[in-house]
Amino acid sequence: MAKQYDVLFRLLLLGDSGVGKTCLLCRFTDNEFHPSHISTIGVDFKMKTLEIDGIKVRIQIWDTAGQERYQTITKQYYRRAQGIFLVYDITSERSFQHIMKWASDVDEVKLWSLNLSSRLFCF
Ligand SMILES: Nc1nc2c(ncn2[C@@H]2O[C@H](COP(=O)(O)OP(=O)(O)OP(=O)(O)O)[C@@H](O)[C@H]2O)c(=O)[nH]1
Repeated sequence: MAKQYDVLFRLLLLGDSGVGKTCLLCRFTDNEFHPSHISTIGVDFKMKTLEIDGIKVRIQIWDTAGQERYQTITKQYYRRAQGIFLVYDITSERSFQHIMKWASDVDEVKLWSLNLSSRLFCF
């Protein structure tokens, strides 16, 4: 069977609960908007394939739960992401202030991952 895409990008959505991560994703992949808020449990994902300059680009977007209790699960997805969107609600200053915390969580995991690979490289 022919490959359905040429390149794959794994992206991640992060931010407080209720800022609209799932809605952003539904709008991007299905052009839909659902006004009800059903909190994501752990992680979920959707895919979309775009053709850019004749190259089929598959975008896999992981939608994470903003609730603190799922952070052990969601942090496991940081390392494999090639790009991370930090999402906040423009009507919530608090969710904007929390962006710093989300960014430092990402740095922590990504730096640890870099340290680990440099150690493996040394061996
Ligand atoms: N007015 C307005 N409401 C929005 C917008 N985007 C999302 N919402 C509402 O915000 C609420 C939360 O949206 P979700 O996309 O479920 O939020 P989330 O960030 O995925 O939340 P968690 O899964 O709990 O992390 C829903 O009730 C949406 O209808 C927007 O652009 N405008």
